Amino acid sequence: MIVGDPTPSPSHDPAIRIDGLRVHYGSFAAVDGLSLDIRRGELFGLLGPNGAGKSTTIRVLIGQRQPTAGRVTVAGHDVVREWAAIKPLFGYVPDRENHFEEFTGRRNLEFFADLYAAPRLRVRDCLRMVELEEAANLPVRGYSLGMRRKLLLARALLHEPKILYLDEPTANLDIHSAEVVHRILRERVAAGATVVLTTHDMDEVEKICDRVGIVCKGKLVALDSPLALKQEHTERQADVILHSGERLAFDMDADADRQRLAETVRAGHVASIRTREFDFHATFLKLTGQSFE
Ligand SMILES: Nc1ncnc2c1ncn2[C@@H]1O[C@H](COP(=O)(O)OP(=O)(O)OP(=O)(O)O)[C@@H](O)[C@H]1O
Repeated sequence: MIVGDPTPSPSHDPAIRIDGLRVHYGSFAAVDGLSLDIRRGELFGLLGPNGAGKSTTIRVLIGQRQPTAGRVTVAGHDVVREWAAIKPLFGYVPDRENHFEEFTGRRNLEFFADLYAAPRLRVRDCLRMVELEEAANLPVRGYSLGMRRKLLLARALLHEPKILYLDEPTANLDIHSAEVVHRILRERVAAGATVVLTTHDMDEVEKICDRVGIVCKGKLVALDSPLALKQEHTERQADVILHSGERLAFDMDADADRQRLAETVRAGHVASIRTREFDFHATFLKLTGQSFE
């Protein structure tokens, strides 16, 4: 079942349109009929458990993998037939870093600035943006994990791409570094860019994403704003223990259950009541078929 509204609206002009995407590794379908539109100027989160197909979807968007079936367009261009038109439009932050270890941070960026034909001035701007100015002249081999990931982001921003893809950009980052990344992503979106990130972090999604697509086993299971998903799926439950020792659970969003609970209380059978709220974390686990308690 797909929750939310996955149907592309004909009236808007999406940055990215994924239509019936399948990607097979041998006979295994890592992405299994994924359809969704990502709007221009939104910060979109692809959320899902390990092996859901998030990175494989990104690989199609960055031209590393061809669709087995289905169609993907970026800014109206087909990723298979019109790749040359798409390539200059995006920046990509991989989940694994690949810096030149013996080069300084600055030299790493200069190398890529030349490759992208970006002005050298952008190197200084991007180093400043990710707060690496002070470490700019040190070799990357001495950088912390957070510094390395911020350098990856700086690299992806050099040519001021209209679209930014990030594969788990804040994995293993401390709070400050994660906040620097979040701030930069929101700034890019405010400047009109479209940002797509994959993550396992539901707090991150709630904090910065405009919309989220939850994927599981290569399929889309929900698509909406984090707030709408939360409101739609948050469950309130009352766990009741009767004097007899019997345990009952009442769904506090259902009229019939609330009435039954009131009657049980009035009849004097209730020894204790505990209320619980299943939040976005629980929603995610429920939608992806994982148990929660
Ligand atoms: N090169 C490959 N060859 C074979 N199977 C692969 C390959 N890459 C990925 N897979 C499989 O495809 C499925 C989806 O992988 P993918 O990396 O897209 O998931 P993911 O949602 O990004 O997971 P994670 O959160 O763990 O990074 C997994 O079952 C994975 O084992």
